[in-house]
Parts: sequence; C-alpha cells; structure tokens
Amino acid sequence: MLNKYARAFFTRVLTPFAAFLIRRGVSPDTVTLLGTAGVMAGALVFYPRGEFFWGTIVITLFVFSDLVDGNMARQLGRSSRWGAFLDSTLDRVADGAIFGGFALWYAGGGDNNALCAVSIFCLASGQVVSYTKARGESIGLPVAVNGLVERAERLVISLVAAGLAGLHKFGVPGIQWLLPVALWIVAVGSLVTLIQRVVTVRRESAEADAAAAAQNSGATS
Ligand SMILES: CCCCCCCC/C=C\CCCCCCCC(=O)OC[C@H](COP(=O)(O)O[C@@H]1[C@H](O)[C@H](OP(=O)(O)O)[C@@H](O)[C@H](O)[C@H]1O)OC(=O)CCCCCCC/C=C\CCCCCCCC
Ligand SMILES: Nc1ccn([C@@H]2O[C@H](COP(=O)(O)O)[C@@H](O)[C@H]2O)c(=O)n1
Ligand SMILES: [Mg+2]
Ligand SMILES: [Mg+2]
Repeated sequence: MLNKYARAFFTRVLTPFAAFLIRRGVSPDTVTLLGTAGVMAGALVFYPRGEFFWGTIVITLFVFSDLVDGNMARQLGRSSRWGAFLDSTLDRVADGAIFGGFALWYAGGGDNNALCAVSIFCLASGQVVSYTKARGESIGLPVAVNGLVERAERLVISLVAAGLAGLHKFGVPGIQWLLPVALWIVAVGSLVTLIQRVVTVRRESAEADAAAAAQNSGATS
C-alpha cells in the first residue's frame, strides 16, 4: 500500500537530493552500500542496548537511501540488473539488522523471551515474504500480489513504534508498550502476507502449467 501510494510523493521530495548526489559524482551503488551500513549501525549499536529513540533516528536518516539509490539510477538512465540485485540483497541485510537488534534487546536487557521470539519471527517471516516474490518471479510467474504488509509497512510500523517507545527513557510515561504491539502487528501481518503470496504463486503456477500442457498437447496432435 505505501509502496503504491507513498512512493510517488517520496520520489518528488527526494529527486533534488538524488540529483545533488549525482552532481557530486556519487554513484547509486555507493548510496545503496552506505545506506545499508548506516541502518545496520543504528540497529546493532543502539537497539541491543534499549536505545530505541537514537537507534530509530540513525536508521531513519539512512533508510531513505533505499529510495534515493533507485531514483539516482533512473535519473542517470543507468538502472541495471546488478543494481536491482544489490538493492534487494542489501534490503534483506538491513531488515535482518533491525529485527535482529530488537531480538538482541529482548534476549538481554529487555529480558522477555516471548518478544525475543516475536522479533525473530518478524525477521524470518519478512525474509521469506520477500523470497516468495523473488523466487516466484525467477520461475517466470508474475506474482501479481503484494499483500497486506510489504517491506515499507514492516519498516514504518516498527520504526515509528520503536522511536516513540524510545521516548520512555526521556521520561514520557506509558509509551514503551508501543514496540511490543508493533512487533506483534508486523508478525501477524507478515504471516498473512506470506499466505497471500503463496496462494497466488500456487494459483499462477497451476495456470501456467495447465497452459504449457495444453500447448504441448496441441503441438503433438
Ligand atoms: C518523537 C519522534 C520519535 C520518532 C522518530 C522516528 C520516526 C521514524 C519513523 C519512520 C521512519 C520510517 C521510514 C521508513 C521508510 C521506508 C523507506 C523504504 O526503505 O522503503 C523501501 C520500500 C521498498 O523499496 P524497494 O523496491 O527497493 O524494495 C523491494 C522490497 O523490499 C520488496 O520487499 P517485500 O515487500 O517483497 O518484502 C522486495 O521483494 C524487493 O526485493 C525489494 O527490492 O520503498 C517503498 O516501499 C516506497 C514507499 C516508501 C514509503 C515510506 C513511507 C514513510 C512514511 C512515513 C514516515 C514518517 C513517519 C513519521 C512518524 C512520526 C512519528 C512520531
Ligand atoms: N544501486 C542501485 C540501486 C537501485 N537500482 C535500480 O533501482 C531499482 C530500485 O528502485 P528503488 O526506488 O526501489 O530504490 C532497482 O530495481 C534497480 O533497477 C540500481 O540500478 N542501482
Ligand atoms: Mg533502493
Ligand atoms: Mg530496496
């Protein structure tokens, strides 16, 4: 949903910045790599210590690089297969660091095994959700569904909640429960999305196999 409705807005907002980086001689791949490194640093330095506010600030500063790199590639007329591969692969790394950071907190100072398990579930299910689309497309299917909770939703729900929950350390009361609620929402939403995508791939592959079989029997008769 965000990918559909918010992308156009962010493209307009970020285009001048992407053009500025191009003029400075920065390449899209550099932005992809530095953006991922920044997200990883924010997630793995701050989240395992329960510093959710500062961790989210750092991650937010870098996560938009994922919209800038593609924007730069398109402005340069240099969108490439390598760029698409690098972008998607490093998305998985960044997501692993974010949900891994939550899991490390709950396994340590946060001392909550259930939420540690929910964080690990968010990490794993998010990776599998993305894999379903990548694998479906690699076997020639359209995978014509994005589902309830895409990557942008997973990130926005988790980061907004983590940033706000982090304000508890600055004395804002009754706000720390936002992160556990967000993690449960992302976990359930990812499961629903996974089911939506698997059902779609199952239907599309049956249709494609039937069409191929009909074509083969037509060719042999
Ligand atoms: C007192 C204040 C405290 C709180 C402060 C901090 C608040 C911080 C809040 C939010 C920041 C959230 C930012 C999240 C931005 C996410 C941007 C992003 O990276 O989107 C990426 C996404 C996907 O791009 P790709 O095509 O490159 O990726 C593909 C995708 O990953 C596929 O995954 P799948 O869906 O299949 O799982 C892969 O399959 C594919 O391989 C991969 O290539 O880009 C978009 O979706 C575009 C839309 C971005 C929309 C961003 C919306 C941000 C909205 C609001 C943020 C502001 C909120 C303000 C909150 C204030 C709180 C008090
Ligand atoms: N280093 C890069 C990064 C991305 N691309 C191209 O952009 C597409 C992704 O666009 P986003 O707006 O989601 O970042 C990707 O599929 C590539 O075509 C690139 O070429 N090099
Ligand atoms: Mg990108
Ligand atoms: Mg990306």
